[in-house]
Amino acid sequence: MPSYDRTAVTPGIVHFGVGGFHRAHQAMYLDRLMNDGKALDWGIIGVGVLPNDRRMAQVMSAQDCLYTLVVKHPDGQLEPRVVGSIVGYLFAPDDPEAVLARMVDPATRIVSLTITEGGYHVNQVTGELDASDPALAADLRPGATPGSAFGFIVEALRRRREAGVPPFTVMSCDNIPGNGHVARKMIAGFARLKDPATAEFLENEVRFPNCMVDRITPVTADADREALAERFGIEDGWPVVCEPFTQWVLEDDFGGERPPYEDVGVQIVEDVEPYELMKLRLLNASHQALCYLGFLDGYRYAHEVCQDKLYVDFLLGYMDNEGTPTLPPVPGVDLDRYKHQLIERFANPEVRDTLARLCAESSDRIPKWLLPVVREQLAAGREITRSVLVVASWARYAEGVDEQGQPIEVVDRLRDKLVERAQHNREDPLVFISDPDLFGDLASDERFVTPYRAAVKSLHEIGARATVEAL
Ligand SMILES: NC(=O)c1ccc[n+]([C@@H]2O[C@H](COP(=O)([O-])OP(=O)(O)OC[C@H]3O[C@@H](n4cnc5c(N)ncnc54)[C@H](O)[C@@H]3O)[C@@H](O)[C@H]2O)c1
Ligand SMILES: O=P(O)(O)OC[C@@H](O)[C@@H](O)[C@H](O)[C@H](O)CO
Repeated sequence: MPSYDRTAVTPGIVHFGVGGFHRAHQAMYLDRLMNDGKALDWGIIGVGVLPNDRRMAQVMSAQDCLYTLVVKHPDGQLEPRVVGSIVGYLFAPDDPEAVLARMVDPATRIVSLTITEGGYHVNQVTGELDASDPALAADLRPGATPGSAFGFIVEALRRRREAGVPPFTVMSCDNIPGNGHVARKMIAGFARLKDPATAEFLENEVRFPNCMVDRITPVTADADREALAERFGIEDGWPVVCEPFTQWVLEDDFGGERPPYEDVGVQIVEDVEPYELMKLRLLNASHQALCYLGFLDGYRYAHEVCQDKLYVDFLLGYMDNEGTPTLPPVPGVDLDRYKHQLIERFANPEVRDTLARLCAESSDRIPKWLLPVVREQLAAGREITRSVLVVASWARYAEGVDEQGQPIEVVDRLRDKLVERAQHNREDPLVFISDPDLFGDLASDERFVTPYRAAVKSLHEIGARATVEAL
């Protein structure tokens, strides 16, 4: 239980996207600080803007925003801890003014985000804001009440500017290369369309630190709730489960004060980029390398794939020969140790991270984590064999039927388009990669196209396992 008096904790952070990860990571670091008697003026107010967030609002309100974080060790030991750093939760559609009032309050010095890669509305080709999303379009109408995270941020900044209140810092904690830069560019793009004076204020005054965040946090399963009740007598409507490993590398670029995160293990650095590239191109890209092939081969959990030597060798081959050559030196990190530790983390049988979670929203993940590796390898005349097979395995997975003939539920904001294209994979294997919005000009680069055709054909003819074996 929290050792601090929660009635003495005052809000300092507004967080959009209170899902599993925020509760396993940023809220946990603050809880550690609070248990040491620090940062008591940095309580978190969670905000949900999507209809699905209503359930989180109900659970949080029923349990005073307390929840259990259960660390799952590979030997089966469960380490539960009740986290108290979230002190309020607002479901924005019910009361948008309450959200704005909290964001305008000078005590709010940080607005943080885990709104998924898709939440930033980046056009993958131009790298500019894609304002066509219905939630953004609604917020752009004159006089509209905000409904999106961007809408709330820009309106709150407008009100702070008019009231002479200094702006808050916007801290993105999503898995995006240059997450601070991307948040700044996209929110500024939105502000320019909505309110140019606030856009100028934002560009001149608001800080957007970059950070690398890491802790595998699977979707909570009913079995997790039951185990918590049976083994520990804790009834929790929505506990969070995660692996023991945790890392946060944060750029020290805050407009005002910040919590003393370094006191609880956060690495505060000047340049996050090397750490972030290492994590996204080794960990997240490897998740992509294992999930589609593993699923097609009949596995359903990440640990199952990573206990199979064939796939471990494939992943290490990708990391050593394709991911790693694109990385700059990473200060203080032994990359060989990091890669083997990744395999151990993926293989933790207790975490039970589903391949379905890793296979979702591929169109927001492959272009951001894997295709930059392909492009850099091609530019340097180096190997791309395994990366090509990963893209082909996504194309095969998107056909919506597995190797046993069972339907696959493809979860992706571009689902219809992807499935429609993938269904032509046999007669026209290039159709899937001919979407320049996702793949740029790769479909016209013979160095990519030749091995890609062969990989798609092999997946159809001999299946995922034999294709990896042949490789
Ligand atoms: N789960 C992990 O292992 C992990 C680890 C590191 C980083 N992350 C980052 O955290 C993000 C969230 O992961 P999670 O496991 O908490 O997922 P989750 O599904 O548990 O929660 C996602 C939250 O984001 C909100 N959201 C989604 N789209 C949004 C949008 N367009 N606008 C506003 N809010 C939106 C949802 O409403 C929800 O509250 C990931 O996309 C990733 O960038 C996750
Ligand atoms: O959550 P996403 O969408 O960014 O990606 C899926 C996983 O690769 C990711 O959640 C990892 O588990 C996480 O990045 C580990 O820190």
